[in-house]
Amino acid sequence: MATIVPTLFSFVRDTYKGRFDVDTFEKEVARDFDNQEIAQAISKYEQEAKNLRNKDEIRKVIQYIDLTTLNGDDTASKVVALSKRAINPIPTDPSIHCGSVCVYPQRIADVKKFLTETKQTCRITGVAGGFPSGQYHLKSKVLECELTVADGATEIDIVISRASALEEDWKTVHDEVLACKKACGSAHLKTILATGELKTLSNVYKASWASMLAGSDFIKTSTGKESVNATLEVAYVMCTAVKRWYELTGQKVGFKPAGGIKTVDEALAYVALVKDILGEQWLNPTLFRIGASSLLDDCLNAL
Ligand SMILES: O=C[C@H](O)COP(=O)(O)O
Repeated sequence: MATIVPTLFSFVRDTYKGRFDVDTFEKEVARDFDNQEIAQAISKYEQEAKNLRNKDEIRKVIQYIDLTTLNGDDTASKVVALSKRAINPIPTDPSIHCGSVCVYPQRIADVKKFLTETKQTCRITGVAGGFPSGQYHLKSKVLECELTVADGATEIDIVISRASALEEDWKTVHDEVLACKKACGSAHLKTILATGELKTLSNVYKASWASMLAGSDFIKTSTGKESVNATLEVAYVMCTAVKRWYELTGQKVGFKPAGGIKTVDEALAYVALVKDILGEQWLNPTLFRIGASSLLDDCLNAL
């Protein structure tokens, strides 16, 4: 049983008093995780993924995908081709769409122009706020969110400051997310924890809370650029935070595992995990996405 050190969330007492029970919150962020319990749950989810493997579930997986390209050589034609694929991922079934198309800020206008000209709709995700390192001035993170929304992004994926998280400066983590949330206006905010760089499950749990306190619509595991990206272990911890946040506040925050998810079996294990911890009500693209650049290919091969 890992012991988690007392938290540095004292800012919550002043800022959030009256919105929820702060004493319950403080106990919650200092909770323990039992590594053996998590390992047992994960093997159950991997087993359940095999039972879920059927065409209906694979079609659902396709609808959770934020179909992503995040490369230095992305061009207008490449993101337009990706958008076409996100709108109609299964050529024989026009009723199925991916969750969104996800691109760098400079490519948002290309996607928007294509959708406007062809009178089609698709959620547009822009990574912003100093993606992927987060090592930028807050002013530039905020401006990047504003510009990306102005270009047409309907959803913004930002990253937390791992430096602040590792220094246990949860107020800075929270305040930066809050500033980006304001900059996003009506666009949905997904906050990436970059869990592969947070070193402990305790930090993953606290980063989840700091991000949800600041108004994130989703919490997301990884940028896809860390050396360790989405894992079922961090998904377990993050979904536990989402569940407890819902119990404490009545607000539903979405969950997005991302980075390195390439196969149907991997994706279905996350589906099984979300179903177990958060329930069926989370299994729709409003509350569950999978960020992936190559998962769609394996889904199509399995249909
Ligand atoms: O948010 C999405 C990730 O960047 C995609 O990562 P991936 O290329 O490993 O699938």
